[in-house]
Amino acid sequence: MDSETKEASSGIEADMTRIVVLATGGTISSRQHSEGGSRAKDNAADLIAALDKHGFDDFGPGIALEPQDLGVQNSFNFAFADLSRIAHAVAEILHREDVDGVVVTHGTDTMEETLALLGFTHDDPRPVVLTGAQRSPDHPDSDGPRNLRDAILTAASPDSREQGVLLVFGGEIHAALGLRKAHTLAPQPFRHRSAGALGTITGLSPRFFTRALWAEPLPLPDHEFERQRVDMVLGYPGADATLLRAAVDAGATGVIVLGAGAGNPGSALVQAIQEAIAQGVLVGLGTRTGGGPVAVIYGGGGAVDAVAAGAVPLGDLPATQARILMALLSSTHPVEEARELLAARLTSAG
Ligand SMILES: NC(=O)C[C@H](N)C(=O)O
Repeated sequence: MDSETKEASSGIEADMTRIVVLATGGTISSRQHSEGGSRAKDNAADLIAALDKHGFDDFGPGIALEPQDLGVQNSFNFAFADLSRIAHAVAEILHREDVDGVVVTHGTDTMEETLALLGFTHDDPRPVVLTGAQRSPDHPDSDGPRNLRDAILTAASPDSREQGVLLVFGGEIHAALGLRKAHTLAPQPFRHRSAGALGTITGLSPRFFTRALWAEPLPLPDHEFERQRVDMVLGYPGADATLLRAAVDAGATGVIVLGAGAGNPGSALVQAIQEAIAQGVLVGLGTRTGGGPVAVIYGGGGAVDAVAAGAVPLGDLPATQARILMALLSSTHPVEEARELLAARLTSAG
């Protein structure tokens, strides 16, 4: 958008960078509640005002912030409909040419799922940056204001363009896809299974030491996505077919089996995988370990037999994020095509 048009349309100085801050809740917005426990309360304007109070409004005069709110909830209550609402709200904001970037504040408990939905469907060179907090605003050492300041700096930086969806947390910049919350309380709780951060926030500017791989975007979720049921079944000594069969009986269109080690379900679960696939269910093969890729090494009830039965190994993608991809693909394709597209996308992700 040329500068005159931008100034006319948004009333801000032509050369200013406009960042929309979309608040959805989470610890960054939470306060102690009279009925017990910490609950999401603060809206986007409150979060922006707190920057000033904590001395984190030091991102310079050239950035104009626009607060928006999308309900204010703790993210452990989210369902597919909530994730879809966030994705559509971000897309709506990016329909505006006067916006240079979007920051979404979000609970960390299920942030990886929202990162996945936004990451798989983002179709714009402008940055979308998610952030949150591990300590609430009424904690003496809340990390929310610094994380929000860092996320705004990253969203406003030209270096963040064409890097898809990013997470900024604890001074680190991460690609959205491949992330999971790996620690309950750590100041930077997010980890990749095999990769590391894209960059850091040094002083007042993001410093990228590598670039995110940008996957071909999928269509935004529709109501069919919200109707998908994709369950997850853990492998463990003595695990049998009961829970996987129950998921299929409950109408699951997809199931992820989290095998032991590099993705070894055990013979009983391999049998259940065969049954589920015969019933038209898309099966992903993950691992219950905390790091490293799924590796198809062992027979006799291991990953080799699960893949031979038709399960798709999930590589480095965490099961919580693969679940979103499976629901997206199943909502727009018959199961055979969805399986091929899932395998192709996981292979291309390396
Ligand atoms: N740190 C957090 O944001 C956790 C919070 N329970 C949430 O809404 O996800």
